[in-house]
Amino acid sequence: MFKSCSLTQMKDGVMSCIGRNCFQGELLHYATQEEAKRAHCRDKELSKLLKEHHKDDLKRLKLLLLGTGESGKSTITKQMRIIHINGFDTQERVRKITDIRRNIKESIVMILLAMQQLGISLEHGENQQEMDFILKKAGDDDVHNTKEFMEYTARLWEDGGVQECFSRSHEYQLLDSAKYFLDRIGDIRQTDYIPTDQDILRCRVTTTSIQHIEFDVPDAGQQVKFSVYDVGGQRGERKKWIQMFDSVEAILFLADCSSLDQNLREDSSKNRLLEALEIFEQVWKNRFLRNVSILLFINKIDILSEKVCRGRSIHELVEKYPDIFPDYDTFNPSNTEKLEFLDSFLKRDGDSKKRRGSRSGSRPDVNPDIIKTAVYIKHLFIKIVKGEISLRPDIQHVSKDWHQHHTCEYFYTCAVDTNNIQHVLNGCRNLIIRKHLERFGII
Ligand SMILES: Nc1nc2c(ncn2[C@@H]2O[C@H](COP(=O)(O)OP(=O)(O)OP(=O)(O)O)[C@@H](O)[C@H]2O)c(=O)[nH]1
Ligand SMILES: [Mg+2]
Repeated sequence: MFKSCSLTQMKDGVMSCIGRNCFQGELLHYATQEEAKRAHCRDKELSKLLKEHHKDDLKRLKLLLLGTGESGKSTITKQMRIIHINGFDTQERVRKITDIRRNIKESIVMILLAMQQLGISLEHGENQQEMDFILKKAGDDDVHNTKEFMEYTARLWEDGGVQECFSRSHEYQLLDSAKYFLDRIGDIRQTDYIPTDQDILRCRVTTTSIQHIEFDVPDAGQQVKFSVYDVGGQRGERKKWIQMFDSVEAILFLADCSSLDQNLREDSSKNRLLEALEIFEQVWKNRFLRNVSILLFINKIDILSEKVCRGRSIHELVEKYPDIFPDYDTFNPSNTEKLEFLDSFLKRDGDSKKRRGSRSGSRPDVNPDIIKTAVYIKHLFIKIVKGEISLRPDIQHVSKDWHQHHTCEYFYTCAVDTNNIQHVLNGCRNLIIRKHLERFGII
């Protein structure tokens, strides 16, 4: 167990006695200077001892991943395994094949069902037989391992009607990795297929139990041990979150910013982005987490970018909820905000010229609407942090002082991009350690 409580008590009870002010105060009670000096030396030793304890504590930093369903929590855990542990061995990769093929089955079945609901026809009538086969066999447990299933799916995925239905996927529930896996079906159907890291990162399995990983990171000459807990984010899973709040050092809150035009799987009347904002507010104002800092990952920037390029936008939400989004039309990100966004995704290949070249804040290859949308979504979360908006009037109002012992830092992320996550996690690690040291009075 992480000993924050005992250390805090030690700090309150002992540190206060060895602090300089206290020492000066106590001087008054010592008979001689000599006696006071001896007491001072004893205190210094005690202080050293406490620092050793702090170092011990540093070796066990508990991080908790929170966020709504499909926001990317488990994907971040997988990245931590790739970056800080030895990734996935061949046996684990082979075990993932079934999940990946299941993802393919779920994707094609959902698209074909949606075609029926949305009244979209196949481009090539001769593909009807394949479509009927897949819909008929959708309930079979093992169909995704059969040759026919893979062959028919590959053929259907080429069909213009299927593609048209895919482009309207915000109107129904579809896995984020549908296109990725359907595009790769040629490799995945091979008998000697072994999933790559990217395949594993893209594979979707809903989390229904608390997952835990541990890893060490060298920092300033010592090994810092992180314990990371990944929980399920769908509504039914969130009641388990509270069990994990004890002794948490920091929360990594995942917000899927691309979900602006999607509704929840578990409640088709609720917009996913609004749900994420509400859950974030609950976490930020949770009395058990009052001293716990939040690292906010504004995630799935790559999917947001694709969506904006396909003409999707936050407008529907803005029009539907003018109280929450009153200023979107007139909103303009500052140059600093634009650069901050662009810097998150620059290639980290040491090309400093490229970095300097991007300082104009207007790289031609990034659609300004992408930046505007991402920065605006960031603003919404930060407004919650600052108490400027509240989406949960049922949560008791708290004053700004209430939050003085924790902070919220944000990052733009793409959880399937190992370079981006490695960079973000480095930043997080430094922040977490710094906050930990501050909390225990070491810096
Ligand atoms: N393209 C892309 N896909 C992402 C990103 N983050 C997560 N995904 C995909 O989104 C899907 C859901 O991610 P998970 O990590 O399983 O989400 P989760 O938050 O753990 O979901 P629950 O377990 O239900 O709480 C997976 O298929 C991921 O590969 C991202 O930044 N970009
Ligand atoms: Mg998960």
